[in-house]
Amino acid sequence: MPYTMHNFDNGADLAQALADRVAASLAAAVKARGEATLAVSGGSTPKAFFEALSTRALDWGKVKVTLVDERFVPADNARSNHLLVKTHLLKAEAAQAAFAPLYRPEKTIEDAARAASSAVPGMDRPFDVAILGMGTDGHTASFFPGGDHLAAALDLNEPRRVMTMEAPGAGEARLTLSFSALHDAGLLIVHIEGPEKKAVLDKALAGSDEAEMPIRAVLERAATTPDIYWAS
Ligand SMILES: O=C1O[C@H](COP(=O)(O)O)[C@@H](O)[C@H](O)[C@H]1O
Repeated sequence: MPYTMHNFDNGADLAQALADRVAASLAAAVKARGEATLAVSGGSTPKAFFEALSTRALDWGKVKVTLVDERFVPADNARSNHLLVKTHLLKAEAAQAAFAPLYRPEKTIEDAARAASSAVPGMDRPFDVAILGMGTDGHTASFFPGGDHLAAALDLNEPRRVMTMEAPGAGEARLTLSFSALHDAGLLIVHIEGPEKKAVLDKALAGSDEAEMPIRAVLERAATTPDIYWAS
């Protein structure tokens, strides 16, 4: 199970180090290809990291940002990951970045997933940077235990890049990038904080049942070796 662990004493130090690392990867992509793509997670963990990244000087006008996953709610909903990114990342230096939401105001969530698939940048090639979180149930992105489309979402042969997911622990119906869209990112980060998440990570590393803990797909099968950033 190959991975690289980065441990920090606190979330503030982690946020600065991760912002430096991500900014360097984005800058390298802009230099090499003239543009860079970044897929970020939502939830409560990434706020300080988003704040730090938003201050990093780089050619943000050439950076395209999207979400790893989203609830099927509009951007003014307090639980929207779009709102989180807008509030904490797309400002300061990063205000110039282009943002492509996963949520689309379509009649059905399946229509929204199709619309997002064709509108989200970087879908035809690996993301330069993808940052995953992890829930205490072992979910990552919206790959939830018991999810109705979990097996397909974790299948590396799955052609859809954006999928729908409903699961008992997910609350709202979700839109999620598929594992096939995420696993080969140039830089693949798993960002977790606190002792509870560390215990969940240790449990995930000790087993192999992906249906029980979908994060195991990332830890075991991603083409890119994940870098795990953890603050105690
Ligand atoms: O539902 C979600 O949860 C995970 C973890 O969130 P956190 O609040 O425990 O940090 C997150 O990675 C994912 O993007 C989000 O939709």
